[in-house]
Amino acid sequence: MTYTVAVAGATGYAGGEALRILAAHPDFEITCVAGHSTVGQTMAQHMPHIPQIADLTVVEATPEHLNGHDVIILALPHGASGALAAELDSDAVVVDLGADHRLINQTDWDTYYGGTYFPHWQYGMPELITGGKAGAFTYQRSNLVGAKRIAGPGCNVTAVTLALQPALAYGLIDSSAIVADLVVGYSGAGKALKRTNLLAAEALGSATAYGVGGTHRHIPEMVQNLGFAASAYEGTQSSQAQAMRLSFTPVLAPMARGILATVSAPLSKQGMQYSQDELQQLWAKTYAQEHFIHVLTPGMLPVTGNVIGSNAAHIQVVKDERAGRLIAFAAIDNLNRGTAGQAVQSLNIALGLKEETGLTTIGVAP
Ligand SMILES: NC(=O)C1=CN([C@@H]2O[C@H](COP(=O)(O)OP(=O)(O)OC[C@H]3O[C@@H](n4cnc5c(N)ncnc54)[C@H](OP(=O)(O)O)[C@@H]3O)[C@@H](O)[C@H]2O)C=CC1
Ligand SMILES: CC(=O)N[C@@H](CCC(=O)OP(=O)(O)O)C(=O)O
Repeated sequence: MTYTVAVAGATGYAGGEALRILAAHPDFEITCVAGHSTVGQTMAQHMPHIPQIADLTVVEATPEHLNGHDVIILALPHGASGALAAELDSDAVVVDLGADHRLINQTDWDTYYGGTYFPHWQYGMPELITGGKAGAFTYQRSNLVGAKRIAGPGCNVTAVTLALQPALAYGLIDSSAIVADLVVGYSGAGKALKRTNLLAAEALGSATAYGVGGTHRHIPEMVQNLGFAASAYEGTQSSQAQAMRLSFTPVLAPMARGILATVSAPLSKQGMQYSQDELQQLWAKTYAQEHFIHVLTPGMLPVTGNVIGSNAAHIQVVKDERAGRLIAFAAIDNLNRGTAGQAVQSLNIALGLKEETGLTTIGVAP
């Protein structure tokens, strides 16, 4: 069976990457592209790198246009998809790439986003550790089977979660002092110049931090995810989850795509007993069955260039013996693994397709 797909936000970066993946996917046919300011224009004008959809015309992102398709992908600014989603066919599989349905706790939404709170959907990160115990973790994957409503994770959140969650699941760190420093590419900000306010001449060859001082909207989502992993170690009343404090600083770097996450925390008493090799083996064991997650061989460090264009996450863990800290690294492509790739991975699971269909682990390097 071929599933018809409507993409709202088709002229944006996240929607564009979804279209690029879907155009090459054997089980999907792109039947509707929707936007806002570009209504009436053709995709040839917006996505010339996807000739398969050149003749499709952009329609307004309304329920009338989006309903009637088997799958609907919403790649709209946060706040724009919540109300729209409520009017979509209940039997369609809907994936929201924005933030409107990610947070379980309304107080977090009110604090970091504001505006109407919409109930959370199944979280679209199949490899998220949701509980269980060492050797028998449960993963979000099983909750996605048959799901009709899926919330795509934030891209920075994806990198931090995949890098660090084994540390929480095995009780190796002090969760009250996590520091996440991310180097991120410009496409994460979307196509609107006003989001970064920098002209190419100013951005090229220059790096700058943003969203500093505990203000970034991705913090509660990171804490939410890592709290689940902590419950695999201590149960749902996990003291690690309750004590969790995470300081996140993203740094914009002159690259189109890519995120390099460096996440560190003090080692717990238990964590200190692990050697570098043992830590490395633990991460490798945790992700051994995961097609898209590659714990690199000892001595190798993740490089964003190696994952661009792929749904892969490259991970490494390092013990800093002298400082008593664990440092976990992840490199992902923010648009692919961080957004559209894992959305298609989640869709594959929801529809009962092979999880890897239409996705690649092969990056573009150099
Ligand atoms: N970029 C990234 O790396 C990531 C993005 N996301 C999320 O994906 C979503 C889209 O982001 P991104 O692609 O970067 O953003 P862009 O600014 O690149 O694209 C926004 C898209 O939404 C459409 N749009 C804007 N306003 C409205 C509206 N009021 N009604 C209908 N359509 C509208 C635009 O249409 P038009 O051009 O016709 O005006 C355009 O297609 C956001 O929620 C973002 O947070 C999530 C993870 C990573
Ligand atoms: C460079 C840049 O601005 N990146 C964005 C990532 C956006 C993202 O992941 O999207 P959501 O808004 O859907 O969470 C940021 O840090 O906010």
